[in-house]
Amino acid sequence: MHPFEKAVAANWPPHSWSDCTVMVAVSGGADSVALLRSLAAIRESGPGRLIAVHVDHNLRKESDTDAQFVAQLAQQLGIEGILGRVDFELSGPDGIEAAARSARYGFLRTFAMDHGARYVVTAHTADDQIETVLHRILRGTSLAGLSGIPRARELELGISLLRPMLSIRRSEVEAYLADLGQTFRHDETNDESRFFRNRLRNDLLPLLRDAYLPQVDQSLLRLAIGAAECREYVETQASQLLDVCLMRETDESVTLDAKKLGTAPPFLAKEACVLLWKQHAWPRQSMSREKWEALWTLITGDSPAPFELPGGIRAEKKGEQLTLTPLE
Ligand SMILES: Nc1ncnc2c1ncn2[C@@H]1O[C@H](COP(=O)(O)OP(=O)(O)OP(=O)(O)O)[C@@H](O)[C@H]1O
Repeated sequence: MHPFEKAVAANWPPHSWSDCTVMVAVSGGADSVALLRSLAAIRESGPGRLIAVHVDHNLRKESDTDAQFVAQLAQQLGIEGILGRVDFELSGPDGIEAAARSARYGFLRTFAMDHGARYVVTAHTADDQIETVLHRILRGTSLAGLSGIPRARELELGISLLRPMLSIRRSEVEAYLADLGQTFRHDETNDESRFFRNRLRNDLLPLLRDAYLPQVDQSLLRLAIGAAECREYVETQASQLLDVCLMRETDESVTLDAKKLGTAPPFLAKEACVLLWKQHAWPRQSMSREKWEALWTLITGDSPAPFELPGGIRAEKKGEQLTLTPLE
């Protein structure tokens, strides 16, 4: 077994998924091609299936070729391939990248349910983790943001989203594909310096490593792990607080006990609100610090006026009751 496959197998032992349907999200880029190849190599015989899923976002002129590449690769490996195509104009309050991501996870969720998949796996690497954490630090973030990309999360009841390559470096991916002689698709927008994320990957991180902080990658990875541990604890506490404060929850609105929420430690109260936003899939990216502060003032203030939050969420306080109503 190739050392790369050994590393993937150590992160996600094949016997634990040999009788499950596993959907592999394959963009056609190096990372996800390596993930598909390694899972195909290490899978154990059993009733389980591997399915390669590609989502064509229709954003790049090479989109069709990417889809064909993934379909061919799946065929060569004797793996079923599925294509999801975004036929609509991608847009949203959080930008086109976020809209594409949300459409992608929408397809993955639907396909996973349709095919009875137990796992959906993506090819995020340690380098994605390092870039994500640094990007968030520079842009401004929370404890949850500092913990970076989670290794696992529930996509839907009974369907887990896993990242078995999160501890593996991109250089290991490249070496593996070179050893296999396996080609992959190159996303040219990754090289363009106009996107801050790309400048961080291509300019800032190399500068930090070479000139000042050779250990920057390990420091950021350790920070993510430590923050994830703290976050787990805080989320449990926040979830308990939300349960205690929840007065009414219908399809139309959510009412919370503003007094209980307002007398909890502010940090925890805010985490409880974030959790509520997550549970209702209300847009969080456009909830800036000022918006959270405004919500906090409404929760703790004496006679604040109702107002609208991003995503058309009306926040109104009557007496000790805070009611959040999505208007759309
Ligand atoms: N078009 C696609 N079709 C299927 N899977 C994809 C596609 N694009 C990305 N993925 C999956 O998502 C992983 C991460 O890709 P990328 O880093 O480009 O996305 P991201 O938007 O930054 O991540 P995330 O979706 O978690 O926020 C890839 O390794 C791959 O597994």
